[in-house]
Amino acid sequence: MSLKRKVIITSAVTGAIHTPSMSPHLPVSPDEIAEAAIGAAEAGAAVVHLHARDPRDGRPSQDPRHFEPILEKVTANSDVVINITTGGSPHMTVEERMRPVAAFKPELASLNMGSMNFGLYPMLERFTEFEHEWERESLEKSRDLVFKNTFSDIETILGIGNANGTRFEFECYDISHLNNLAHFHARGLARGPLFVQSVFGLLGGIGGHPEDLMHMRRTADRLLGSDYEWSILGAGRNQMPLATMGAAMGSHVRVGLEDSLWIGPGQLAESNAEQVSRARVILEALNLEVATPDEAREILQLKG
Ligand SMILES: C[C@H](N)CC(=O)CC(=O)O
Ligand SMILES: [Zn+2]
Repeated sequence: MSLKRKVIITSAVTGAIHTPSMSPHLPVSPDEIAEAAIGAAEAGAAVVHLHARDPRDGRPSQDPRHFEPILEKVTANSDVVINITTGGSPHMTVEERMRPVAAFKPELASLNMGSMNFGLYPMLERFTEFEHEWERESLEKSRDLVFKNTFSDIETILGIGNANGTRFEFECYDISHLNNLAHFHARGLARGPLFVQSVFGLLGGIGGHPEDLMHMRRTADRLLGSDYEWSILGAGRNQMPLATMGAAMGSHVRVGLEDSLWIGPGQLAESNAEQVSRARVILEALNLEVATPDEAREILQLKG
């Protein structure tokens, strides 16, 4: 019996924020997304967070037909825990965003704990060449973009999950989101242990400074007591520094090309597995142990 704490590594392999022209390593086709998820699992990820894309031009899609080939290939080749997005892309309606979770009843699904401005346009300073016009548009439109998840939207998504035995990765981009989570927890709609994914450094949410991380932790402890498993998601350059700080304080970690395209300053990550391996080196250097998918199922009390 190891004395080392088990840390769940989540790999978010493609997302809906980054677009194909930003990195040749961003998985786009169903096959690339499935291969990336399997590679991330082999490198040590216990959970893969999945979005799908339209194979014709790589734009984000919540169409269950675009998820099916991904899920088939991943489940045929790995026992990794599958976490399907309900966030989709901020440009989608709530109805659109809920379709794959209702269709596939996964063990785990993401759930954004509130509405927020979603500032992607600063990426236009870094990325100027796009193969598809929709890529530039999706960034420019984010000046006026609100990601909508009202209390009734959240209640609806919780209802779908609770009916299917799907548990949630509660995405908290700010302190108010922790308060919203505590509200649904108190009502028994969000059931513990709560898997809290605190998101740092995305314009519209909390920053990526260590003080922000400390503030999130203190507030989560005060509002949720011990009935939660804490995980850290640092966007962009915050990814590895905040994962390291969080892990040293008791958290799980999330990496992946959805959250950051980089492995170092100006150096694009060549795969999701590369980021998982980097996180693994950091965790093992901290005398922590990477959890297996089944250990993650136990820690998060998933339906398996
Ligand atoms: C910052 C991440 N894009 C959070 C996320 O993964 C949201 C979701 O898919 O529901
Ligand atoms: Zn996502």
